[in-house]
Amino acid sequence: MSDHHHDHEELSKEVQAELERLAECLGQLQDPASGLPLDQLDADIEVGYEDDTVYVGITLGYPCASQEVHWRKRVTEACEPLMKSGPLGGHGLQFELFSDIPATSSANAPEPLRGVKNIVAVASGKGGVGKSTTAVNLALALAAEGARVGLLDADIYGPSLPTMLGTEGVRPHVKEQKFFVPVDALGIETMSLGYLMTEDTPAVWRGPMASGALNQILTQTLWCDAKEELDYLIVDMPPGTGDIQLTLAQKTTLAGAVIVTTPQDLALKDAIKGVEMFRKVSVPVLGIVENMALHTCSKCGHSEPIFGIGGGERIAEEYDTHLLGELPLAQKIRADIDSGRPSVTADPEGEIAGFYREIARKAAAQVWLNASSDEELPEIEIS
Ligand SMILES: Nc1ncnc2c1ncn2[C@@H]1O[C@H](COP(=O)(O)OP(=O)(O)OP(=O)(O)O)[C@@H](O)[C@H]1O
Repeated sequence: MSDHHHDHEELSKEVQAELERLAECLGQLQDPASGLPLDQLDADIEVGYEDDTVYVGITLGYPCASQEVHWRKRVTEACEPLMKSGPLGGHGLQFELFSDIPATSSANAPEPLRGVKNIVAVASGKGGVGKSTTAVNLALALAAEGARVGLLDADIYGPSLPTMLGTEGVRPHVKEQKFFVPVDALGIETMSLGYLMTEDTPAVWRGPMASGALNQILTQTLWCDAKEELDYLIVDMPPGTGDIQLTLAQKTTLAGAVIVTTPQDLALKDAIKGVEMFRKVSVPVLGIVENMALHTCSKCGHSEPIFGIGGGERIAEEYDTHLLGELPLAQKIRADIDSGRPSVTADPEGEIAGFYREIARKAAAQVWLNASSDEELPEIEIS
């Protein structure tokens, strides 16, 4: 990355000073996923100069492949005043956006989880709010933004991942007679109890049995080999806030939790329970996703908030967390996921994929913020 590092001694003092001013301007650019300026983040800004060209590299701590064009435009605008005239006047500008995803520490994690940088739970207080649909699209969106992603279907009562990813009937390979090899689907590594169930498996598990089975597939799946780490493992949690959910949150080092809710009052109350449960076990709540927020009529295009307005935002504010995004109640979201090609894969450049990708970047930015605040706590200056 530091190809463009060059001998500063060879640069004139004027050029050097100008490059420093340029870096300062860039530090004030706001990162859209976290809402913070770059100089308040653990972002890397590199500015170099060679052969009449200014090189700018920005490194963010979340996957952001689709954002390079957008950042290039903003970087160009920010640099423009300094490159119109003066020592850099009329020179060229080259820009690159990088991402370097940090790991949330998990030194005492079971062996196969050690190469997983961040485990993120997707939870809901109540069933049927679209938690699995969100988890699957979120995992695919993180991958589309450039991350290596795994997805664990921990919904033991009704594992729906195989249907949603078109992997029904697939059986994972077993390695060394003790590890499951995750199933590669649509570019992500996946594991589900659905892959292991047979017709004889009881449809309703008893509590202890269910959490035992869950713990087993979590810790006995070979999430990554020695060479390549997983940036994120998304866990589609069982609905509710009972014992299983709590056990899972306590047994693993979760980087954070995303809470899915619908705007209905009841679902919102349950979402609050979810937020509180994670807080109790010191798992950071990355934010709330409001699903089925608006209904768009497929005939006339008119949008209506059939379940009410602004609930997710209200909860986010009240509970000091973020509203990561809102998804419309859309026939296409259901049809895509039912056919085994979720919207992020079925129509990667479409509006719905765009919503999920933005949610993914925002959630990942929160993971980054938490990871860097852990590291640098003593260095924080309060002024
Ligand atoms: N935004 C949406 N628009 C339209 N349909 C949706 C949307 N989100 C989810 N659905 C549909 O709603 C149904 C329930 O979704 P899903 O299975 O993701 O919910 P869940 O909360 O995981 O449920 P469970 O509690 O059973 O695990 C599915 O048929 C899904 O396709």
